[in-house]
Amino acid sequence: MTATTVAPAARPRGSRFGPLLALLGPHRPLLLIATASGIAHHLVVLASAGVGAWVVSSAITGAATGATADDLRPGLVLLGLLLPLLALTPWLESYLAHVAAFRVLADVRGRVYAAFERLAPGYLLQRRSGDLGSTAISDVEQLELWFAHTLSPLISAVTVPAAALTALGVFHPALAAALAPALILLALLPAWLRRRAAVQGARLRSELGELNAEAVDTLQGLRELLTSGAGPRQLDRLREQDDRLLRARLAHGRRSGLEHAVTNAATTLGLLAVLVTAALLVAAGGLEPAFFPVAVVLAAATFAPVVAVTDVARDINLVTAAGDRIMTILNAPAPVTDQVTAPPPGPVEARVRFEDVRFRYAPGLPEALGGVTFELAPGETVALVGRSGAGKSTCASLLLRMWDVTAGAVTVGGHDVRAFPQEDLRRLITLVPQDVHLFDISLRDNIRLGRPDATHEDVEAAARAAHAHEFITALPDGYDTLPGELGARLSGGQRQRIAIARALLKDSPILVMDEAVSNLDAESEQEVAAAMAAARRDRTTLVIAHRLSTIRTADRVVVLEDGRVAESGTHAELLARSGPYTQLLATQLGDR
Ligand SMILES: Nc1ncnc2c1ncn2[C@@H]1O[C@H](COP(=O)(O)OP(=O)(O)OP(=O)(O)O)[C@@H](O)[C@H]1O
Repeated sequence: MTATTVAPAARPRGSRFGPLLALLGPHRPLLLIATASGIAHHLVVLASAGVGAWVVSSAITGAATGATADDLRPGLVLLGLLLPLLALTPWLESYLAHVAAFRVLADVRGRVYAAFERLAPGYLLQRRSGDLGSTAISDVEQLELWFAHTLSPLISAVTVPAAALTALGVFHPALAAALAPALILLALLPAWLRRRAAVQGARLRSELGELNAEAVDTLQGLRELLTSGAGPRQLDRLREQDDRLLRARLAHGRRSGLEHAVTNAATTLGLLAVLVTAALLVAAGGLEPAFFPVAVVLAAATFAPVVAVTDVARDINLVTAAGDRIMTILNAPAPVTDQVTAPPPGPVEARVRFEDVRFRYAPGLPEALGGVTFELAPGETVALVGRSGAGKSTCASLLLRMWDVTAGAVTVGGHDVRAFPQEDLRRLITLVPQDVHLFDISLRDNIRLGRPDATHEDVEAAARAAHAHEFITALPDGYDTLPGELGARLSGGQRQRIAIARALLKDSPILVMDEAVSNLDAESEQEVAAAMAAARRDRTTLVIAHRLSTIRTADRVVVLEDGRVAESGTHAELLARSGPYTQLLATQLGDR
């Protein structure tokens, strides 16, 4: 199906930073200490600049005012005390903010992965995997800017100017009044550009996600691109996406440049205003000459945290956009949720029943299943057959509870599948999918995916039963072989046998097998068939069958047509009826 990119959810007004702060969780105290260190650092800078300026100007004007070395001593001692703090406070701020940020990042990434599992597959099917990967990695990484470089400076940028304004006001209220307009302009600037910045940030992050999705698509489809000659066209698509990203970046850069220019102008004008006011006050006798440099230094130090924060705040739109994309995933409702906390008591019989099951994938879409009823007795193998789109995979997904039925019920051992916590249900049922995914971990670990505590002997026994042991031991690294991304180093038949070994090792009483449609060579087909036969033994098995050999060996065949059961019975019974099954055999299955 076509994957679409889901636009970030609209952010309610006023909640710009709320969701980001909520991500802090238990790391809040650490960041609070970092912030306190940051504020302390700026106050120490202010104090040492002020005291330093006072000492220097007192020394220069000493001859005129009669100040002695003794008069300067307290200032020098204070400077000596402030010096270690000047080094310690910024180090503490940076170190603690980074520790907190990286811990938050790891937590958030964990929550995003957990959300992927919770949302699979109903929600995730609508999204491109490259775009989702982009959220899990680079959107989360973007948050570092907020937690390590913005939050603490932002608070300093509010508290420090307030302290400096108060100090200037103590020297003379006119000094504070001269500085205030520039500070107000700097404070309002991000708010003025906020809407534009938010749109740009969302666009930039989403274009980046799309580029990632295109790149992953290209890499995964390289073989198809090469053999179909569509490589240059895909390259054009990549370039077009790159251009879109470039345009988004340029728009971001223009706005960010404007903010930078206004910040510089406001800082310079603010300083000039204090300089002129202080000079006029000294000339009029309203300010002692020794305090003139102190006032100017204080004004300059006031701007330092503001300029520091506006430097990072220019990119804050990227952080909030990344935060929105993360929140969209974290807050997305799961397609199925646990309705109970414990499974039904007692042993569960491996009997599966579809009872007048109706299902549509989304409101407004036609019914994929329109009242399906059939049963699998314990230990029985039922082959589900039908044309493409008849509803076979939908039946399997509903049994595995990847979605919930719209009406009717799927039961296991007489209990509705919703009467089991998902984890318990997944212990009872194992899926051997058509497209087997092998992780790039050793084949041994791939086989014991569903039972991580299995010994090597268990793994080997399962591999033998799945007719996989021989080809695995023929590989140079045997069970330690890394199969390569997407299992590319193994043939389709070999991958299927690994999946069957996985299922055998997990040893659940119910099996759902989606037989591969792709053509295997005769030898591989035989091996896979033998492995499937071993897996089905003593298990209730629903097999989405495409091969006549599989169908023939099933205990019963259920024929689906347009989301309904057209007929069911043994292969021989159905053949004798010359009904839909016979037609299907002639048109679809005859060549396999
Ligand atoms: N995720 C989905 N969202 C919307 N509709 C879907 C989705 N998956 C399947 N469908 C639709 O539901 C119907 C049944 O599809 P299903 O995949 O169950 O058929 P199938 O018999 O398994 O086909 P095939 O043999 O081609 O896999 C089809 O009309 C299909 O287009």
